[in-house]
Amino acid sequence: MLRKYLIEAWRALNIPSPWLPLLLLMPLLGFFIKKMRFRRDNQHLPPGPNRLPIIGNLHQIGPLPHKSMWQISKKYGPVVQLQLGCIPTVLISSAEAANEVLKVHDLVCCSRPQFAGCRRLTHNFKDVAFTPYGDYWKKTRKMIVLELFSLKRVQSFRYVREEEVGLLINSISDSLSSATPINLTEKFFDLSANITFRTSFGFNYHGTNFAKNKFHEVVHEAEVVEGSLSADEYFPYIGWLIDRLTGHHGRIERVFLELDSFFQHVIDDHLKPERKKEKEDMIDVLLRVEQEEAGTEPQFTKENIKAILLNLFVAGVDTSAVTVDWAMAELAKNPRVMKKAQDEVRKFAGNKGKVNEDDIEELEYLNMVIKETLRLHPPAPLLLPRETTSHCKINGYDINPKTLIHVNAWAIGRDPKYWKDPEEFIPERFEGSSVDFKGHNFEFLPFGAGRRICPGLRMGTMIIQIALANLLCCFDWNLPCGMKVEEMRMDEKASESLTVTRNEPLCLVPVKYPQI
Ligand code: HEM
Repeated sequence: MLRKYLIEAWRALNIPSPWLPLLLLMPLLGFFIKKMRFRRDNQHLPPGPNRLPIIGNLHQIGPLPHKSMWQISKKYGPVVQLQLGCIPTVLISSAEAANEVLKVHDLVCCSRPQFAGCRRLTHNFKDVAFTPYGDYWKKTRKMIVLELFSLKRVQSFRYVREEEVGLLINSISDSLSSATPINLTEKFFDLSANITFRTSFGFNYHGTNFAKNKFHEVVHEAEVVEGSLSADEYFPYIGWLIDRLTGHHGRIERVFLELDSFFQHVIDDHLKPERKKEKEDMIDVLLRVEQEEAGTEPQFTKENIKAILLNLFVAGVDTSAVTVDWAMAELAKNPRVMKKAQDEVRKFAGNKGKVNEDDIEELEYLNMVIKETLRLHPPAPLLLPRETTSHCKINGYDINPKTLIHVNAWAIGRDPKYWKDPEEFIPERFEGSSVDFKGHNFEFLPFGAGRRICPGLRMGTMIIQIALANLLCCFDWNLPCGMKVEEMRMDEKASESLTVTRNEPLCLVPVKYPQI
């Protein structure tokens, strides 16, 4: 009867048939929208600034997002809700709130947002760093922790680190006679890139088809693509057009093609039967995993290998280089600390004239200098973005599923609640303190914490320790002629990249330490 009535009514309305189901669904849709609004209105969401239509709070984020976010947090508190275009975003800027996100609710907060740039560069999330939480991430993360980042593997590359630091020291010694400032920023990038190249591919990057500056440029571009969102993410219906007009889409494609063809080339070389395998490098390990995993689901293929290699380069090269750069800049600005660190290192080096990895753990003051550098200048100030998989409560506020979370490690490291004179560079603050960066102290998070904590922590710190120790052991360091310590600038460079570097390259004049 009802059916007949509906058909009659339908004929009377004379509406083309495809609309019928929609019309019937309207009341249902209205009911769900009402229910969602009711839920949202009854939620205790974090406070935050007013939003503009369409762009939300995007206009309040400046060229150094961690600093803009810090200003916003100072006004609204340690848990703040923003709307970036159409993306609900929560800022975390206290150790207590970070503890809730990275420990108490780590399981809910440990996914990653699926942004277009990352999707393309990682062959549709076949990597570890940008892949959303799930079975694939769990399996691959376990594999890389056991195979690529184990203590044994990291130690097996000791000779690479020591040789490359030796080459750096020699190249600085070669330029001593001119007594002119040398660009240390460039040298630190070279060092870190060479170590990553040799551990990943078995060869140094000089002499590859990547010219020196070109490689730097491609790594930087990859970081930018992975660190910045496309307009399509902020504004889903028109964003794709903006991305094409601004060239963002083309930029992603260019970086993808350059890195992909390079990685493919190196993999092909590793597969040549005539290749002599002296020591197992990262590609050898990943190719072995590919063979062992053959026939299992999901398949581990060359695309996974390339995506993981990309992680090693994007997450590993700049982070270590930038830390050595900031450390040397802080030491040049604080001659008292420089002298104390040099005295310690030289005492240990004795007649050897250099520091090797056996000495490193004994160098207490040097390790405090590194901690203090990472407190003031965490290379990834907002860690890597996280996304919630379901609802949770942080500091009593409701956080909805699919919310982007930024943990502001930079702001937490400068919070006067945990750090006395937070803006000062005082390594002694770590003396006799158990505070470390291994993910247990939420006031100090340069490597993140929880399930997603940086797996390259050991590898990264070893590069920083051995480089810094030898730079301090072999040379005294002067500011360029005429420059006073007070004039040294420590500004950060505005960039869309995930890592924050100094605004100007670090140029210092080396003087050979006479007794060595
Ligand atoms: C000073 C050196 C380094 C710093 C400060 C650093 C910092 C970080 C941070 C903050 C994260 C995000 C953690 C989170 O979401 O909670 C991360 C993730 C990661 N890092 Fe590092 N990193 C460094 C060196 C390295 C190195 C040398 C490698 C590899 C060669 C590496 C590989 C990775 C990978 C693969 C991830 C993603 C982990 C995941 O999502 O499961 N990092 N790193």
